[in-house]
Amino acid sequence: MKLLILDRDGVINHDSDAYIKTLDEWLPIDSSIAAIARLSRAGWTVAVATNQSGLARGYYDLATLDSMHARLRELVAEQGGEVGLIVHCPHGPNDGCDCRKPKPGMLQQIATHYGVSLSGVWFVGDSRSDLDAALAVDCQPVLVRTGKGERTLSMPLPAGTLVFDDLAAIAAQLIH
Ligand SMILES: O=P(O)(O)OC[C@@H](O)[C@H]1O[C@@H](OP(=O)(O)O)[C@@H](O)[C@@H](O)[C@@H]1O
Ligand SMILES: [Mg+2]
Ligand SMILES: [Zn+2]
Repeated sequence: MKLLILDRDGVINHDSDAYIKTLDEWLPIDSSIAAIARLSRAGWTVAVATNQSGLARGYYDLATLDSMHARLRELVAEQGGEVGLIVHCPHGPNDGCDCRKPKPGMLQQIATHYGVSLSGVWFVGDSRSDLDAALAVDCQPVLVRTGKGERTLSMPLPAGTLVFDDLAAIAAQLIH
């Protein structure tokens, strides 16, 4: 199974240090939408693992989060693709959950859903916590320069991390 797992904010849509609190604030990275559709059409299953501490912080509710993900699905479907399982961590940094990245709980949930091993599966993120979550379960850590990627790049990366400009470059690499 060709499985690719993506972080959301900063990879699929533009991120904000003020959180993405409304559907109107959820602005897709256009080339990322096209990349997801291209990967899907090429037989890849594209899943999403996203920290959403804004829920625990009371910045937005689950209905708002779901509306963002419905919009994502619509945009990809308009280009003939589909988005797979989207898993989010609703907890805050001090809640001690098992799903908030850098913990790998969401990645493990995705692997269980699809009945596959995570070993070598590419997990694409813009933050160090994404890379560390990948390493915790033997995924291939992949950093994009979009979102917080340049900030993440300003510090040493885990050995073996792959770096791409954006998700479109990753799709070009995987589909050849
Ligand atoms: O990149 P993903 O995992 O899809 O989502 C990140 C968001 O949940 C938010 O995560 C927050 O981190 P804290 O949760 O406050 O540490 C901040 O980095 C926000 O800027 C960001 O929008
Ligand atoms: Mg992110
Ligand atoms: Zn959690």
